Amino acid sequence: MKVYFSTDTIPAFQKAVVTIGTFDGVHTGHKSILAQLKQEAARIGGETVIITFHPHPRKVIVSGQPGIQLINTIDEKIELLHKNGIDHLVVVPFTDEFASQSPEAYIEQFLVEKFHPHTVIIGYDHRFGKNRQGDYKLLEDYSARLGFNLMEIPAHVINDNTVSSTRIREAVLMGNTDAANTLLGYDFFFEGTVVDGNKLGRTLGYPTANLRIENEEKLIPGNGIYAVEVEVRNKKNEISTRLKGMMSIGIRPTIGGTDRVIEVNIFDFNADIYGTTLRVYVKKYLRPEVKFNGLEALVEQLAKDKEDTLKVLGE
Ligand SMILES: Cc1cc2nc3c(=O)[nH]c(=O)nc-3n(C[C@H](O)[C@H](O)[C@H](O)COP(=O)(O)O)c2cc1C
Ligand SMILES: Nc1ncnc2c1ncn2[C@@H]1O[C@H](COP(=O)(O)OP(=O)(O)O)[C@@H](O)[C@H]1O
Repeated sequence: MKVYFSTDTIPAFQKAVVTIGTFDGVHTGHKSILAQLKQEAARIGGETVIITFHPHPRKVIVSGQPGIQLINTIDEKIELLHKNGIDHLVVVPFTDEFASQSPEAYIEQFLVEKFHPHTVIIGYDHRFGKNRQGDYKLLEDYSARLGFNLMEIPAHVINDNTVSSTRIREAVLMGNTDAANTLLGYDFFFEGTVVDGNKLGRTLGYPTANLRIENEEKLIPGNGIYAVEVEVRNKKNEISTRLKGMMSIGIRPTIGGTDRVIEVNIFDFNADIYGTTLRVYVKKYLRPEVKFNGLEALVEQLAKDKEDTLKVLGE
């Protein structure tokens, strides 16, 4: 899959079969859109093209939700779409200027002039142009006039996808990992940089890599204790195999903490990994965070969490 970050750098596509969307999560529901795209491209001997926007349109449009958390960062989305066998991904910078063009300019100067689509595959609810005034009907009028095919994504697919994205976000936040991972079709993951903590973990026998999340838009699971798998990504961008571990997200009431921290104890592992990036695959929610009566009780529980994690992940 070739990725372009500007419409200025895209080549002349051969019979482009284009879809437009945010694809947050690249979840199982999105796959049916991608299947439709690939099927149509194969039928006419064309290339598959996805147009997506970054930052997320809801971040840019003032009346939107500036605090919205996304299932995927743009890099993750690229990685996931890559695995789905798409030919071209165009990440269009979603600026105020882009958002304020008229629906007619969007079709003529953006969609048609830049992409020369053979076919556009879109949902009935797709909106575009200033104040989201452009709709399917307008695209239909233009398609006849400007000579591209328009295909509708079945309404039930569009509706199911909206429901899925919302349910995935809720499930991740509620610690409902089974539901989230089933809807996603892969294990929910996030990345963080290993930073200094209180240096208490090692004295308890459970050193924990404390994670700082660099992307503030990224959705992070709700507080609780989880079975996880992690990849250590060093500064040379070498990636370890998936290691087993257990994660705590919370304020650590036992030691009188107040700030929310994300920390991972990796099993059968002993290395200084400060400054590296960990990718954490969230496998299973184990229990809520508890205020223990002292460190001894906490350590006892940590031993039990480790047992439970190994049961979940398979020893
Ligand atoms: C798997 C796991 C479960 C934990 N559960 C709790 C908990 O229920 N309550 C709590 O107060 N702290 C909990 N902690 C956090 C510990 O208090 C923390 O690891 C310890 O304070 C070490 O912190 P440090 O890495 O900053 O040195 C847990 C940590 C891990 C790794
Ligand atoms: N098995 C392990 N799991 C997690 N971190 C480990 C492990 N072994 C060594 N480390 C290192 O030790 C650090 C965690 O030790 P800890 O005493 O909890 O310190 P801190 O409070 O700074 O996190 C990690 O950041 C990592 O560099």
